[in-house]
Amino acid sequence: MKTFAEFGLEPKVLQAITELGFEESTPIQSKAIPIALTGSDMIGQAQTGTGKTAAFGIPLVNKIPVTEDRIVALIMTPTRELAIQVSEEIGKLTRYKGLRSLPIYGGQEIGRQIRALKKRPQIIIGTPGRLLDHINRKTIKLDDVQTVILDEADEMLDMGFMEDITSILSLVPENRQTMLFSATMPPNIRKLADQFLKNPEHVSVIPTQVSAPTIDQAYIEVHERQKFDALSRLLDMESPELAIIFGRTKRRVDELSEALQKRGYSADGLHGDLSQNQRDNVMRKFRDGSIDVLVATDVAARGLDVSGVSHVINFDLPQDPESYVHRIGRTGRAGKEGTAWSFVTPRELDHMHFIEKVTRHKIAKKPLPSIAEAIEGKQRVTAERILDAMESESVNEFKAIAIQLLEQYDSVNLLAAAIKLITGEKKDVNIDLTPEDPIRAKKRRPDVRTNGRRFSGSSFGGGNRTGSGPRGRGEGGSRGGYGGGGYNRDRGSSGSYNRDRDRDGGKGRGGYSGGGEARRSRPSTDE
Ligand SMILES: Nc1ncnc2c1ncn2[C@@H]1O[C@H](COP(=O)(O)OP(=O)(O)OP(=O)(O)O)[C@@H](O)[C@H]1O
Ligand SMILES: [Mg+2]
Repeated sequence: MKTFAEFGLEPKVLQAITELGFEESTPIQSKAIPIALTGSDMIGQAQTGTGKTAAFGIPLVNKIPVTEDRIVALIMTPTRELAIQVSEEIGKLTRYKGLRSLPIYGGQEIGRQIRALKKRPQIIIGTPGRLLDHINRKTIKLDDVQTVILDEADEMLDMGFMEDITSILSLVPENRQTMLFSATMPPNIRKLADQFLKNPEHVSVIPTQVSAPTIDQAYIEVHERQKFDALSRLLDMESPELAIIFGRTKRRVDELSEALQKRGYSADGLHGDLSQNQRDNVMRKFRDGSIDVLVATDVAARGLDVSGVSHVINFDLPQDPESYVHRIGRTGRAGKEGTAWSFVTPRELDHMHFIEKVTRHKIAKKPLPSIAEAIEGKQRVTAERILDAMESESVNEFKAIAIQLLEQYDSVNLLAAAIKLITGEKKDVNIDLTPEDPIRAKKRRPDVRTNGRRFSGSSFGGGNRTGSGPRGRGEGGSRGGYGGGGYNRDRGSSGSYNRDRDRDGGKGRGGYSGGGEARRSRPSTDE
């Protein structure tokens, strides 16, 4: 891989990269940075956790003159948390250069954003709805924007942001540079690319396997009613450093996080019905480790980068294979190891196999952890804590009593009693979760709009690594054997899905909430 010095970046940008601890570029960075530096439009695709943010962030901060005092760059993200995170990463990259970047997202007091805009940031990172709000108020002007980046572009489309993105981009000068990035590129992204990008370079680093290879994936077959016990045994057995548990609906997330708290786990929930303050608090606690289990809807599936996430657990299977890839991609990032477990009810087995096929990865079936394994796991953690304390903390002041006890009692009995006390008993509270319906892989008719290729597998790169020109990749991709069987991601139909967009503009979008059961939640994202 290339070192960052080889890209001919400004010394101040290089210095910031060094400070971030990046020694060499990741594959997507070494391909994308030189192209982005030429000013060309780009579609960038690479696995989760492989540094796409810096792949667009580095060339962006390199190109903006520090004397600039207008908004010259716009980054759009599907969720508020992601806007904040990307803004922070851009902030780090521009630490020495001193550019100003500002996140703009729904749920935060608009007056505060207006005051921050007066400081003349050059880079705005925002969610589409709130951006439009500012544009309409004329507190954000896009006349001078030269670079636009759509992070997780496919998700923004999927959430129904096409119209908003179109309105926003119509206000940006034509001679701009536009770049799209995501780990997945469903066929319909081409429509967006054709409309908004000019002769884009396709930069794609997708090996045969879609999900990051550093993630150990497994599933457990459980009945809906067994899920909570399975979860607590799994948490006890594995003792994750940090875990994200995905639930299908907001109600599920609320019930599950409360149940985990009652059982004595340090958990909290994240979904789109919480106030922005609550959302910020939960994310802060998770990032600083004051909670170690985050229970979330798909609002947390995309882009979030929290170091130390060792486990992702799909308490409920996601509706589509892309969501599976993004969810499990919250672990195993930047080359680290991670573990992803999924609970699958008997009626969802077909759906699990569908996910395996589309993601081209065999997922191992594992047995439900036994009570004995759970207990053993907890005891192991206690033993590790004791050994850690012995090595890293001063225990001198406890030695006198230890010697005294050892003179009087059997050492094994003593230590066993201490381990028992430290391990603690699981609080025996009754947990009753409202059952969720199983997800089923529906039979569907070929989709007219996409020639029946909605899940052709090209969403994940189709095995083609690099292409050039707008049609260089995945064209005419085979359906990979998913024929007519399969899958319906169409939320408007069949009442199965309410994307639960938490738009504070209050503008309902036809087809996104219609017919859905109110409790079915989707990304619950932004705006
Ligand atoms: N060259 C590098 N060397 C080491 N670490 C890096 C490098 N580039 C990025 N990282 C780190 O890797 C992690 C993942 O990066 P990032 O969030 O950009 O991934 P991503 O490809 O956007 O993933 P996702 O598809 O989930 O959004 C971050 O913590 C980032 O700081
Ligand atoms: Mg990302």
